[in-house]
Amino acid sequence: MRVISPQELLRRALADPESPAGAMRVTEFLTSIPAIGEGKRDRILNELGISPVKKLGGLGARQRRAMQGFLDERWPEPGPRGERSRLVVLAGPTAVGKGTVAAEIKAQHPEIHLSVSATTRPPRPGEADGEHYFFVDDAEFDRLVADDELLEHATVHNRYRYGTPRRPIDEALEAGETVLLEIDLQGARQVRAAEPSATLVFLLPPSWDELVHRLVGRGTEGAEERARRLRTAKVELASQNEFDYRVVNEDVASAAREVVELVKAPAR
Ligand SMILES: Nc1ncnc2c1ncn2[C@@H]1O[C@H](COP(=O)(O)OP(=O)(O)OP(=O)(O)O)[C@@H](O)[C@H]1O
Ligand SMILES: Nc1nc2c(ncn2[C@@H]2O[C@H](COP(=O)(O)O)[C@@H](O)[C@H]2O)c(=O)[nH]1
Repeated sequence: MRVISPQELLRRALADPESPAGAMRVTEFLTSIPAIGEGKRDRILNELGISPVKKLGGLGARQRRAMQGFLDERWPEPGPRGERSRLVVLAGPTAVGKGTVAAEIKAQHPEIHLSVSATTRPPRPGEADGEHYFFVDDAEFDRLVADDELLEHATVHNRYRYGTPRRPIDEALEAGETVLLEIDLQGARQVRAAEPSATLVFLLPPSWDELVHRLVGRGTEGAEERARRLRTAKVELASQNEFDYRVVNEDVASAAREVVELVKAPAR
């Protein structure tokens, strides 16, 4: 007999609320999962904000997302080639080294799909369109938003707009690939809301002074922009507890290895 995964049962329930899966109470559904007893079941329903009298086929949109996210996080399904699919967000304050660590991950692990964002920021010397960013004007960014082509988007440092093109992410996840997004705090929060199963990693500097040193040393921003970015950095650092994991970027190769280990680790 083929054992049906919890995700498959949920899919069947949502596809046909009149089916036996759809008519199942959420309580019955959760206790049908071997690791879940009655005490744990009630805690989970409470955390997910789902009433115990709900039927699986009668979950509202928010409840579906919450249940799906919960299942994906604890029992990730293998992709078509047997791999685990993961959406990973790498965030952290300006100049902590997110871009540098992401580039190292890409170099060492070409199997990890690194998202290329769209931005209204002008390119820095050496940045290539389509490689570092898709550099677009305000009108094109408006269009991307209006056409729902972005998974998340935000105005970062109160200045330029940045967003994650949705389609390449969906395609990579469907192919069973791990996808890495290097984005800001606002974007990380949006991804968490849209995809509760995403893994959120916060990159920390060894110290505040080192962060300032890296920002100045990069030499890509003038004094006013640096001050603006450091103001955001304080807000971002204060949010670090919202993230699933924190990694200190003392050394690029070690930080990249640590992030990859988290990504490849079995889901919590
Ligand atoms: N572990 C490290 N040790 C020393 N320097 C580092 C380290 N990681 C990154 N750097 C340097 O710090 C500077 C900032 O790095 P990077 O541009 O990757 O930061 P970022 O977090 O992507 O910044 P932003 O959010 O502003 O785009 C760069 O000059 C980079 O070479
Ligand atoms: N919310 C998003 N933030 C993004 C995205 N791509 C990059 N970023 C973040 O913007 C700042 C500034 O980047 P910079 O290249 O101008 O230094 C940095 O924190 C990036 O992580 C995105 O698609 N969405």
